[in-house]
Amino acid sequence: MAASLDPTSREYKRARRHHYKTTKNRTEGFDTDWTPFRVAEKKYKARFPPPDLSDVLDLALLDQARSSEIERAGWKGYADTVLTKEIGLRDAQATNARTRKAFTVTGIPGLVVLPSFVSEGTQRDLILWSLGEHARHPNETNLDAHYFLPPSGLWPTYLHSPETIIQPRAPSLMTSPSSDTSGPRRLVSNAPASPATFSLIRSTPRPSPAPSIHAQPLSAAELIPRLRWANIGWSYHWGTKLYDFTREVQAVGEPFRKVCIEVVRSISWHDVFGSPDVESLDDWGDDGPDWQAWEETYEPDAGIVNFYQTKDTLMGHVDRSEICATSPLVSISLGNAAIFLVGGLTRDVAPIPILLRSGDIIVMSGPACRRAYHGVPRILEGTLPAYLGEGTNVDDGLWAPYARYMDTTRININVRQVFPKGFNPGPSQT
Ligand SMILES: O=C(O)CCC(=O)C(=O)O
Ligand SMILES: [Fe+2]
Repeated sequence: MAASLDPTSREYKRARRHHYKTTKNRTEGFDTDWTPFRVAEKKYKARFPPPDLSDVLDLALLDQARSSEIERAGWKGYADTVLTKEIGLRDAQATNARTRKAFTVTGIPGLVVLPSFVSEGTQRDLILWSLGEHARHPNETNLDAHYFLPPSGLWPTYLHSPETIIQPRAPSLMTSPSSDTSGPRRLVSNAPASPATFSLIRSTPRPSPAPSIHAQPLSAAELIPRLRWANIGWSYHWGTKLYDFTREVQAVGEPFRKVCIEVVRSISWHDVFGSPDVESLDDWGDDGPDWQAWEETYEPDAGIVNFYQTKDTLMGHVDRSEICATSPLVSISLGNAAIFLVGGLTRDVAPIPILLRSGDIIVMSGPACRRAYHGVPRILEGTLPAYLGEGTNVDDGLWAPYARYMDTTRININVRQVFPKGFNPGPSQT
């Protein structure tokens, strides 16, 4: 059982003390102007008491093969908190012994949940790739602005010689040991991208972020837990929440691309968007509903790998920097489980909490979901599946450092399509 769920554990008692200390001076009505989205975020973020998961959709419970993973984790929700519908899924990978399933959620048309879509072996491959191959030059990470990262990559350096000292970019002030180089991903409010605003977007200046003066020289081992994100494909400028089309686009790593294309081609989109009530959704954009063509036109070209330590959260936000406003966003969960909130087009819509476990995929698509508010208020500590932990039967010694890192980590690979297939952004003017 996760220590935070066990009232006799030190962690539980510490969370209780902290809770009493921080809430004793609250005035009545402190939460009256919170939006429904904010209320849900606060609920699942709470360290004490541990959040009640009775409203959390947990589709892994429908799969007998996952019962030991669920029991071991301790945290669980329910499979019937909201109405879901199983939809058709072509099993593109017939060699996969497990029967994959896909579900839509009534109330959020365009959301598809695919529990356990990624096999255990592919989960390991994606973790290896995310850390070893992807989170390094030329793909930008949150640490690049502040540190001279080794060109061979931080993770390979850590594996090879964990004591290597990594120097900060700015001369550091020996003030506090804390640093603002990791912490939450900063979220900026931006206008939705569209073909009409593209040239304006392209000419908006994107100042480079200033290196932190608080960054201290740290060993590779100390820096690894501060890795928070790595860009995929088009370079994303966090300060303006705009893609930087002046920078060369990187290829989407083949292991990510393969899973995304497989998932989009496997889903029976007719089951998602073909019913009369969903078909009448407007706001598909100038070309109207194009889901029938996704099998051919879907081509991921951007995204982000998020690395969450168990205390990290991701505030509610909308991903609207992509020109394609309805094409599928594929989101893969690896490692520790999380509570994912997904609501509507404003924060005033109460979100649906979904428990996402390792290997689960969600797809956000269409006008009601692709630009819906969503966030991750909680990583559920102690939920790493045994097959990703230390001493697994596939462990030939090489997996051990990955297992140790993953013990307190959730990785999310979040892949989007910025441009419609065939759209040529043309030569840059900036
Ligand atoms: O970690 C997740 O599940 C969601 C991440 C996300 O929403 C994002 O990267 O924009
Ligand atoms: Fe997002």
